[in-house]
Amino acid sequence: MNPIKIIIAGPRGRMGREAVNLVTNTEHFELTAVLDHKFDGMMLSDLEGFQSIANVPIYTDIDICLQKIEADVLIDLTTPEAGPHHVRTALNYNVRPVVGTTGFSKEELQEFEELCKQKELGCIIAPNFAIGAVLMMKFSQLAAKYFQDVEIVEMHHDKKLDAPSGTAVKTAEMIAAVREAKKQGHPNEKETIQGARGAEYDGMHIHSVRLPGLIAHQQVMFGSDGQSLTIRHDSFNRASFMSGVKVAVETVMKHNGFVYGLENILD
Ligand SMILES: NC(=O)C1=CN([C@@H]2O[C@H](COP(=O)(O)OP(=O)(O)OC[C@H]3O[C@@H](n4cnc5c(N)ncnc54)[C@H](O)[C@@H]3O)[C@@H](O)[C@H]2O)C=CC1
Ligand SMILES: O=C(O)C1=N[C@H](C(=O)O)C[C@H](O)C1
Repeated sequence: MNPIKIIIAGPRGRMGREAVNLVTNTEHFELTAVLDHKFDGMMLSDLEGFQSIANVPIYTDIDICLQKIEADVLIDLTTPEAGPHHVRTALNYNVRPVVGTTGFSKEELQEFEELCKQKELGCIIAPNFAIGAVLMMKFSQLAAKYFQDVEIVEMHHDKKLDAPSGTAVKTAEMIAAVREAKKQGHPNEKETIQGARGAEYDGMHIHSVRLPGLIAHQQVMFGSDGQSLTIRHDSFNRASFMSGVKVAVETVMKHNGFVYGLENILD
């Protein structure tokens, strides 16, 4: 079997480093290039922490990279600014995106779904690759059938660019799909400090905590008369996301079409 040829965008990032590790240590994966916004023309092995990784060129221009380098899959772990351009360009070069980057707009997701259809290619966008987080979202969706009142509290490290987190947005979307719509809290409630009640999605509230020392955590709190239910997931390191990245790369090679959320490809 030929190895799956992979380009990683964002290799020096917290997630990118784990992904380089995953790809270079998986027998049926091959890292053919990386995309960065610096170090064009250098080799990955020239950079600190990557000395043992041979023959992987660095590109800063995705078009040039995809014209020169053979690839089946692009793993994107960058930023809400860079990610959409990478996904669009990869699909246009018939390369299948696996995307962990969060903060994409609804319009961008729709555009990629359409592009996948046109190109008959697979693309997997997963706001969270950790299996525990996927279960937390599924369990929350189940609970929301019975509890109408819910507050989502997501907690992340203070280097995170987007708020609310992609996981919190996906959780709210999954809950909204089954929950009878309800505007929560007191009908006359008034914020005396703006933002006190968090962001609102379909009547539920999302709160974003940012603190150094945290990695990625979320609790979904349900309440009804005389009882509450809290469903919580914690990622204590970024290796926790990598089994999901591996499954996504393997799956995107077999299935055409657009997938938003790892829950759609897990048995
Ligand atoms: N889906 C999931 O399970 C997870 C998703 N994430 C998401 O992944 C993304 C990356 O997260 P982190 O690694 O923590 O961030 P990071 O800030 O550590 O890494 C981002 C990397 O992207 C690079 N970059 C920026 N612009 C670029 C461009 N134009 N071309 C190529 N590289 C570029 C930066 O140099 C940096 O190394 C974020 O959107 C985050 O929300 C993070 C953890 C888990
Ligand atoms: O930026 C992060 O760190 C994370 N981002 C993803 C998100 O926005 O949900 C996944 C995980 O929470 C870590």
